[in-house]
Amino acid sequence: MSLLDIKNLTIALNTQDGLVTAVDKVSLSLADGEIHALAGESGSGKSLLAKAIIGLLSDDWTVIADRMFYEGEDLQAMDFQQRRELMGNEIAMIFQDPANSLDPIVRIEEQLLEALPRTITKGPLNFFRARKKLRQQAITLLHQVGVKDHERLLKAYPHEISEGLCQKVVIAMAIALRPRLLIADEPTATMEPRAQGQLFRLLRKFNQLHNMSILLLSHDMYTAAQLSTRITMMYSGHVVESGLTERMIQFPVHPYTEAMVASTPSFSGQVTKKAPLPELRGGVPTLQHMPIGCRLGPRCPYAQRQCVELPLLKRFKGRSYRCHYPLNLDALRKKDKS
Ligand SMILES: Nc1ncnc2c1ncn2[C@@H]1O[C@H](COP(=O)(O)OP(=O)(O)OP(=O)(O)O)[C@@H](O)[C@H]1O
Repeated sequence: MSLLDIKNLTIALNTQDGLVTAVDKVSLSLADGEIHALAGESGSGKSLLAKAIIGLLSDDWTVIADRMFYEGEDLQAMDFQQRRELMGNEIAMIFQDPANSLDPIVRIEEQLLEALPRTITKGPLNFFRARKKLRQQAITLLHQVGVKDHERLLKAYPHEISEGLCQKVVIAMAIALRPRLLIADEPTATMEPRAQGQLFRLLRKFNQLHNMSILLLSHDMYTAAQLSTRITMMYSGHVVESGLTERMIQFPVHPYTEAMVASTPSFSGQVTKKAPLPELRGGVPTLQHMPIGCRLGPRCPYAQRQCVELPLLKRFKGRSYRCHYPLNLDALRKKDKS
């Protein structure tokens, strides 16, 4: 049984002119203990999908799915309180905007101590001893996420520290409760490269030691590939391809995945000095002006007349894709035989 099992999830914004669909019939399955990346350019619907999972979308949004299960429990049938409990006990989320995740008028120390599980102070401890123990645990967590000067940080208010430090605090708070599932929305966006590597090592460690599953949201294919074993690629509210990370980078089936891989220097090998990186022409369509048929159609170098019809999601050798003219199927077939 999958930890997370979503089938045909549609998220639409209620506007004066009717419903505007932002995420269209997206399916996603995450196995227990898996690190799964949700990749795609900004505006593809990754954050909306994550917020729908944790039940954080306001009434402005309509969320419909054929199936939306967490460990066999129907998320759509849960009331607000049950959803909150699930968030507190099982699922944690790191949001894109770290500073906004913290209370601006409370010192970091109080916020961090508040987030720690009370089981640490189980037993006959008086207030001061319990607090000392919690504080020590908070410092250990801060060191794990790469904070060196913990004393200064603990005394500070969120506005007195950098966005990168805010992000580290938010990550420490998220992993403090040892969630079964961590949803991380661009967790390294505000971090310097060395800190990114450190965070990924930490997340991998939590994944291996505590079987913490991770859903990583990233607009950057390289970041997604560094941590994940599977990638689901989104474009303009559709899933265009999903499969094992290594294979997908080696043999992308959807033209959008191919373009994302080609525009990432770390995958495409040698880059001639000052040569522009290959990229798709045009930009991501707005919600109000979605092309009919395949949403990549107007930007796709392989587009043909048939692309005005929406391609069905097909499966091949463990890969699912939505394209009339898939790439690399022969290479995948051969690879499977060898
Ligand atoms: N509150 C909102 N009101 C109107 N449109 C919204 C709102 N939130 C998201 N959208 C639109 O929904 C689409 C998907 O947004 P979403 O934030 O999920 O994308 P994303 O892939 O997470 O990109 P990013 O990383 O930039 O947030 C975008 O077109 C976005 O403009």
